[in-house]
Amino acid sequence: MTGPRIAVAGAGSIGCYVGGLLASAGHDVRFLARPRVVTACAQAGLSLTDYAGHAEHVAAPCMVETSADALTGADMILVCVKSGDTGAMAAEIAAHAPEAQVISLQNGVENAGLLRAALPAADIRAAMVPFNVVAEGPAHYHRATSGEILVEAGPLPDMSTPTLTWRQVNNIEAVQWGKLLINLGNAINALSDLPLLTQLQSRAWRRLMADQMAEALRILAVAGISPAKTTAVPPKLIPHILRLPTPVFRRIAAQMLTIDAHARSSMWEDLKRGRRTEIDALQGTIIALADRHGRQAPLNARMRHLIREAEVAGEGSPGLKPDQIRR
Ligand SMILES: NC(=O)C1=CN([C@@H]2O[C@H](COP(=O)(O)OP(=O)(O)OC[C@H]3O[C@@H](n4cnc5c(N)ncnc54)[C@H](OP(=O)(O)O)[C@@H]3O)[C@@H](O)[C@H]2O)C=CC1
Ligand SMILES: CC(C)(CO)C(=O)C(=O)O
Repeated sequence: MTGPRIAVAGAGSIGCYVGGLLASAGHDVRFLARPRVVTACAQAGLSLTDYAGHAEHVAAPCMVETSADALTGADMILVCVKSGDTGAMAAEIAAHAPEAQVISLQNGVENAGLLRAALPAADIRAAMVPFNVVAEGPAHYHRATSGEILVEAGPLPDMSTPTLTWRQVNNIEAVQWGKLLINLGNAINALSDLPLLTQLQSRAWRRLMADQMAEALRILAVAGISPAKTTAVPPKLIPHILRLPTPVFRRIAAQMLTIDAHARSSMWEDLKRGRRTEIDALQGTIIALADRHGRQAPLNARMRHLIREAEVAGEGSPGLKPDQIRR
């Protein structure tokens, strides 16, 4: 074992994948997970695959547990719960490892602030995970897109592994806003019931993504927020690229991202499993910002409405078409 003792707080898709790669690279990692994940790992270990054909197997089921004792004694905690569970997880960290370094691998722009408020003695860092991880089976996590983890700069051990790079940045808040713009597409993917790759091949879907992102970009501009690049192109160009004819879009997209046929947004997975989604941390943030500045964000509001309806119905993705969403 090398380096700090690491605990994954909320081992689902991101926690099992990122923590599993760290364990596989020789780090001392414990996972705090739900019983279904503990049972699956106890039976088969963790299986990790990616879009480039890499495969790893972590045969250490005893590191995965349901008790928050998994956090005790950790030097570093990777917070990997959905945004709605950050407050509860912060309380567990405060009770078990209040001085550990804490890295939030979550989407949204508010989680690091919530953790800071609950853990005043801790070194809290926001990080941005650009890639998609889907649960392919009970203990099988598949990374379906490319990208490296960006983490707020400061003293940090080397966390990079052969297939996953961690890079420190000085502008993490701007990066998180840039990622939030991309994550607005999570709802569209969740409502469509389509693999992301299939959806990106359709100009009608891309136009919807573009219109929603352009609406959010206008609100951010009014609020004086400059989102940073999280892909090869600046955020303000992305709507234009999305609106291009499909053959042109395909050529440009191939230089921005590698994506395989398994990719689906984490929000799609939430609907499928009947869980609460992160809609309030994503579209909700844009709508609240619009409100504060006396503006409207109707397409983001429509998306939030439809996702909330799907949450209440509890039947997974409603499988809507672009014109049904726009209506
Ligand atoms: N999946 C992806 O591709 C990406 C996700 N992200 C972000 O990463 C974060 C995590 O997402 P993801 O990994 O997909 O989410 P998951 O829902 O797959 O994983 C979170 C896990 O934490 C569990 N959990 C919550 N509270 C506790 C607790 N107190 N004790 C033990 N386990 C707990 C959840 O269980 P339960 O569901 O039963 O509550 C769930 O299994 C989110 O903010 C997401 O937006 C960022 C980039 C990509
Ligand atoms: C798919 C991806 C990488 C971007 O929307 C994501 O962040 C998610 O699924 O939550």
